[in-house]
Amino acid sequence: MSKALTADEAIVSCRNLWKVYGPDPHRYVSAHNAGVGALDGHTAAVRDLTFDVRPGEKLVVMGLSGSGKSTLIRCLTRLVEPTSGEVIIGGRDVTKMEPAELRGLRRDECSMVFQHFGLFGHRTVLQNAAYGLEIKGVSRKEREQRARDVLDTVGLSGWENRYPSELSGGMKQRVGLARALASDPQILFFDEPFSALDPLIRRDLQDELLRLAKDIKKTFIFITHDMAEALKLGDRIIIMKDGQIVQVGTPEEILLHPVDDYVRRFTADASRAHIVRVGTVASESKSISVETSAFDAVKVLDDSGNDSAIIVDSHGRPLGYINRSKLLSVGHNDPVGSLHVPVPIISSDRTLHDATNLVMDGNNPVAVIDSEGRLVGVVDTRLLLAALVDLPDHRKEFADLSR
Ligand SMILES: Nc1ncnc2c1ncn2[C@@H]1O[C@H](COP(=O)(O)OP(=O)(O)OP(=O)(O)O)[C@@H](O)[C@H]1O
Repeated sequence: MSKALTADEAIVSCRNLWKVYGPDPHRYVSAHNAGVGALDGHTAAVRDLTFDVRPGEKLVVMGLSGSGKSTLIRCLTRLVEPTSGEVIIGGRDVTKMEPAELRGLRRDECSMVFQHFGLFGHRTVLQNAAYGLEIKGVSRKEREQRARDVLDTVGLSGWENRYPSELSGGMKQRVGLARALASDPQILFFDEPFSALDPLIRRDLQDELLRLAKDIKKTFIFITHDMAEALKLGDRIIIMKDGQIVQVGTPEEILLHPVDDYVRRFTADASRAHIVRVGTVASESKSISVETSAFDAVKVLDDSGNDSAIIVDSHGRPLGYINRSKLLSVGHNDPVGSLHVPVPIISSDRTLHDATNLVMDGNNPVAVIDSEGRLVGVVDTRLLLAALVDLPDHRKEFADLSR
């Protein structure tokens, strides 16, 4: 599970955030805190939410209609006034900001991209993209140059002088994105920006967003009710139900360890092959240094209860694979370095899909390495298949099978 961040590590922190609609929202929260039950006639759209967002993170908030996503994202910049709790952005409590400071926050640090584009029909694409800068008082020349740059970034060069009515839905959303990017905010909020678009356009824009996110290193807080979109875009996903957080986790954590049936139902159709990383499912492997003699290597296998091991160099980088029968067929003093067979290697951050050919092609395990090239484990056909189908704890399952 994702651990809580300190105030310094988070760019956005929500603490015990509530938004209650009804005649006496504060009394509703007090009643809840005092444990005296819920007051009638109220809707708690956001219920006591606490979470952090890391700088540069793509955080997706996902849930069914009515689960409180829009209310939550609007509470973060007080487009909707929270009932209680704290929202810390860049070290300052947004809930305590005076109107001028709040306007500054919205203008300079946070931008929002909406589902229904929110473009001005009487302004050109260029003027729409430059709108945020105009409000900031940036000179016409400078803002138009910047707007041209961001329009180019989102693939709209050549469309600067058109009007929104001349654009397709996907293009309108690109203008919305350009407008949000133009003022160079630290945080971008997306409220279901692609849900009104056709599936193909939607996929293009998701890919575009991922490409952008790599280049521009902004923090993204993205709302969707589409799990496939959440899994594709999110570094982490918050799953909401009835105003509460049901689960927070990386796409892999959510896919492999859904906390309940509500989450499991969302993930039932997701492609594990394209989301789960090899490093997550790799099992630990015995490693033996290349200098070790065959005799000592057998002792290592005996002690560890394994029948095979990966041979590694002095830096822990995998060189090959060796098994007990091979070790027993040679002289005691032969170094294992002369005996091993080459082992296929895959990086731990590749997906199961990437690993499939390597794993299926040979009889031996595939060595999984970290970014330094060191062995972190092995993956083989059984592990791969166990991870691809819905075994609750595939590593344990593998350990049991291999006994
Ligand atoms: N202004 C309001 N007055 C009363 N209740 C509201 C108001 N706005 C939202 N709600 C209620 O708060 C709950 C959460 O709504 P919200 O729009 O945040 O959910 P959502 O997950 O964003 O849904 P959707 O995907 O349909 O936009 C719902 O029960 C909704 O009816």
